[in-house]
Amino acid sequence: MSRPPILSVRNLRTSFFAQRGEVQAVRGVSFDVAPGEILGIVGESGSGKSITCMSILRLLKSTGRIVDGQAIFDGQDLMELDENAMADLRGNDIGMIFQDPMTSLNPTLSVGEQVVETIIRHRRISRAEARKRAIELFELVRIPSAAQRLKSFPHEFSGGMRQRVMIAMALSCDPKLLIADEPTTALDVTIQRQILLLLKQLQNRLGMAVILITHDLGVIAEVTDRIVVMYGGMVMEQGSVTELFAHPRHPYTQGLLRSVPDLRDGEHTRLTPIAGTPPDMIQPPPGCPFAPRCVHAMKQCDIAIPPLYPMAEASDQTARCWLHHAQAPRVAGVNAPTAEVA
Ligand SMILES: Nc1ncnc2c1ncn2[C@@H]1O[C@H](COP(=O)(O)OP(=O)(O)OP(=O)(O)O)[C@@H](O)[C@H]1O
Repeated sequence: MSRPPILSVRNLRTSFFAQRGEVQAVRGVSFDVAPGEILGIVGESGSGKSITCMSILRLLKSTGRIVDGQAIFDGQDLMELDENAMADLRGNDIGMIFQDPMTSLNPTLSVGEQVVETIIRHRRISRAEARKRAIELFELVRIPSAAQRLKSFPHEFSGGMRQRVMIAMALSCDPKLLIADEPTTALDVTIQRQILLLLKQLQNRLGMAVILITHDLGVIAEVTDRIVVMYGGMVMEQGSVTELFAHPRHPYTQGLLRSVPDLRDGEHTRLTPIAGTPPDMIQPPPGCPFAPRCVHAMKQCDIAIPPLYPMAEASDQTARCWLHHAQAPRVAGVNAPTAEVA
C-alpha cells in the first residue's frame, strides 16, 4: 500500500461483559484502509465484523467495551476523542449504512425531510440549499424523479430504493470513509448487485474509501479492492481480491469460497457449507479458533494461535495458519501448488 492509510486499526480488542462471562468479540484485529479503496470484511455470522466497525465508530451498545487498541483515522486516534468530537466525526467524515433501512428511517416523515434534516444537522446551510443538495444526492444515487420522490414516505419505496436513500444520506457530507455493514443482505440478488455496483461507481466518482462488511464472499468479488477475512474475532487472512480468489491461503477462506454463491456465475453454483460451528467467544480455544472445523488441523493448531504469515515478498497477502510455518507439512492448495504435492 503506497499511500498512507485513511484508517489504521491496530490490535483492536472488544469484549461484552455479559452475566455468563466476558464475550471476547474482537481479539486483536489490525488492518489498514487506503484512501479511495474498497475494503471488504467477510466472515460467517458472529466472526466479529460488525463489532469491529461498531468499535471503530464507538457505537458499542449494552455491555460492550473496547479493551485495547487504536483506530487512527486521518491522523487522529478515534479511541482518544471525546464523545462530542466523535459524534461530529460520525456522519461528517465517516458515513455509515446499515443492513435494514426501515429501522434507520423514520416511517412518519417523508424521506426528503429526513435527508434535509441530516444535511442541516451537519452543515450550516439554509433549508432551501439543503433541499437542493438532497435532490442532487437522490440524482447521484439514481433515484428516478428525484424532486418528486423527496415527498414520499419510506414505505412507498422498494427495499433497493430505500437503501439508495440511506446511501444518499450517508454521502450528504462528503465522507472520507463510508462504512457499509451488510447493506444488501435484505435485498434480492439482482438488486444486491445493482446497489453494490452503485457503491463502487460512487466511490470511484467521489474518491472516498469504503469498508464493506458482508458474510458473503461472493457478492464482493466484483466491487472490492482488498479483503479481510475474519473468524473467531480475528483476522484469518487478508489480501487483494485477485490474490485471495486465485490463491486463498487459509483453509477457512477456502471453505468460505466453496460455501458462498458467486454472483458472477449468474446461476448459483453448488455450495458446500463449512461443517461445524463457530467457537464460543466466552471461552475461545487457546489455539487457532478454526482448528476444530479444519480438515488440515495439526497438534500445534490446538496449542497456540498462529501469527499472520506474509505470503510473498511482492504481495500484501497474509494468512494466520500454522501450515505456513517453515517446518509445517506441505498441503496442496494451502502452502504448496497442487501439482507439487499431487
Ligand atoms: N450485545 C452483545 N452482548 C454479548 N455479545 C455480543 C453482543 N453483540 C455481539 N456479541 C457477540 O460478539 C461476537 C461478534 O459479533 P458480530 O456482530 O461482530 O459478528 P458479525 O461477524 O458481524 O456477524 P453477523 O454477520 O451475524 O452480523 C459474536 O460472538 C456475538 O455473539
